[in-house]
Amino acid sequence: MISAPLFCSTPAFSTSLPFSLSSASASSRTKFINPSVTKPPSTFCVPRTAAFSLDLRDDHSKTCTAVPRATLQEVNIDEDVMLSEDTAMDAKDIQFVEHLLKLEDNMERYTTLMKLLKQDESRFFRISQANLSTILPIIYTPVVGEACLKFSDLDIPKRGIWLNVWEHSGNVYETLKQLAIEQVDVIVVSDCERILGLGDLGANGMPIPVGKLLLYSACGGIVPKNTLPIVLDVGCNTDAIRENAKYTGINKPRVDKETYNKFVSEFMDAVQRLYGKECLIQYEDFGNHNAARLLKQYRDDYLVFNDDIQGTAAVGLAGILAALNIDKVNTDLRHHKFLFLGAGSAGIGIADLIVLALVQKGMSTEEAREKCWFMDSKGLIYNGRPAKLTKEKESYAHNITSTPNDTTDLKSMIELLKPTALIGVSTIKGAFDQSIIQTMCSINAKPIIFALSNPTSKSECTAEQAYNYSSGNVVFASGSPFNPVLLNGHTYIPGQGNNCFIFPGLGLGVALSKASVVHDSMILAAAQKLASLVSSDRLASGCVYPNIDDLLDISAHVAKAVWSEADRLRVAGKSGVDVTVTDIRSSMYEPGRVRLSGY
Ligand SMILES: O=C([O-])CC(=O)C(=O)O
Ligand SMILES: [Mg+2]
Repeated sequence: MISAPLFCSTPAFSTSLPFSLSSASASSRTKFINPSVTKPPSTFCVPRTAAFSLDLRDDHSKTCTAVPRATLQEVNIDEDVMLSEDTAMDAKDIQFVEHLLKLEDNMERYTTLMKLLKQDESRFFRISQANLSTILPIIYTPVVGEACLKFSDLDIPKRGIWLNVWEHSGNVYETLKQLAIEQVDVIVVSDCERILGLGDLGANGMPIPVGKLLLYSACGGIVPKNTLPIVLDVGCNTDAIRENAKYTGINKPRVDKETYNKFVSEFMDAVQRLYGKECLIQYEDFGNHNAARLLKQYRDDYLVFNDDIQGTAAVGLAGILAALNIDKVNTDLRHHKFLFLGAGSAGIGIADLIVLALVQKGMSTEEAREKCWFMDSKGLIYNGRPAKLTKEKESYAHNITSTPNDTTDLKSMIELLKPTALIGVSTIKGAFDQSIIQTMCSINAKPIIFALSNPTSKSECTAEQAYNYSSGNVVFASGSPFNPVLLNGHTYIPGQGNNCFIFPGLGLGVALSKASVVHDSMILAAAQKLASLVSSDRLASGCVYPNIDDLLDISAHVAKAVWSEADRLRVAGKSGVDVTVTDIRSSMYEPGRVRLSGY
């Protein structure tokens, strides 16, 4: 069956009102949930909140009720309105969080939060902003992955726009225009071919654009009603998803490349025509074969960036730069060698940004690239490898003196190359086992080991394994959250190298500066700023990222760095503006007291 676009309760339906000049920071407000540390035996994970225990084996299928088609309401925004409503949590909010944590599983928590969002948007954002480290793992990675897998059977208010190629091709502009959305600052769009590390989930991937945009508002200051989650339904090649009788999308396999390209191109033109050149378009979870290609095609003429390439790159590099400040790690980026397990767009994106950072330090591009090595499913990527290489991979194919027998064996490749850092972007659960971690430790005083694959079920190793196998002698970070680990009386805090440290602030910086393009050096500036925000206390606990609860402040810093770089590059529509981080912070959306950005 082919259905019209589902357009349900999008952010544009918001009734939240803007604004005040208050600059109360997230960190200065009530933090409802704190990690509780209990008595240590030898090694154990310190429990934080129940939200961290994702179990993808659960199957709590529910019957899906019919989804009512929402109508749009225009909301008049008075820029000068001051609201007396307090941004602090009230008793009802506290009760809500208590209730949330008592729920049985993560899908119930996700459902409960999505219902709250629909019923009372202000309360949703107030609670989210006051409890970021508790709420983010539910509305975003990792629980959002489970929500996508089970989306057909979830009883949640549907949110976002599905544009399908069969019905909307040729009239994307008219279809969107009918919705009469006045202002869109940020679109997150996905074709859902590679949802996190979970593969092709077709139209069920909507929780990803929805979740990313909730973070744009909860942590990046963008007014919710000015955000638009979109799924391009171009088919789905995962039969089990598509053949569910309650599948939201069209039960067809993915269309051919030509049809796909035409549809994406029509979409890009339609949103630029409707919402203007200043509307930021974030690509999310496109398949590897399309992600880099589309970014390259559109990035000069549209305000677009790919979070899985550029956001992941920035957050990965930020973690690496912060790691250089940890005891026993060589402080000079130029003396490091990186081995990536996985050569998809995320890994190549991180390497490209490392190269840019090294070039900024005076290295040639060639020299800098030689610091980065890759392994893909066919083994080590090197010059002369028989298996064909894409252009992106070719840049990282270096000479080796002798060809090892088995280049797919990670341990022997570590022994051969002697990397100082091992970066997991493979979605292979458990790929960094005891022998891998110990081999890294045997050749480094303190190796950097990042298991960046998402969600938790795809992580190359857990924090507990990393610290345990290395006796705590590792700088570890992961894409999905892990609890702190207590080992021999020392608490190690694993950094969550998650894109949420970058994209909300990057988007805010782009929006405020009215940048015309997202240049790689703006991404580099964001990464460098993020690295500089990690406190010495956190570094002493081995953590290379700041506290997620401080995300609003972090985003303000990142936005400022992005704006300054856009200005330097002369791509900022608003240039030479003397704006402080505090100004930016006070302009950010908070329910009850939001001021439209007026720089
Ligand atoms: O959502 C996240 O945490 C990171 C991300 O974009 C992905 O893995 O695709
Ligand atoms: Mg993604």
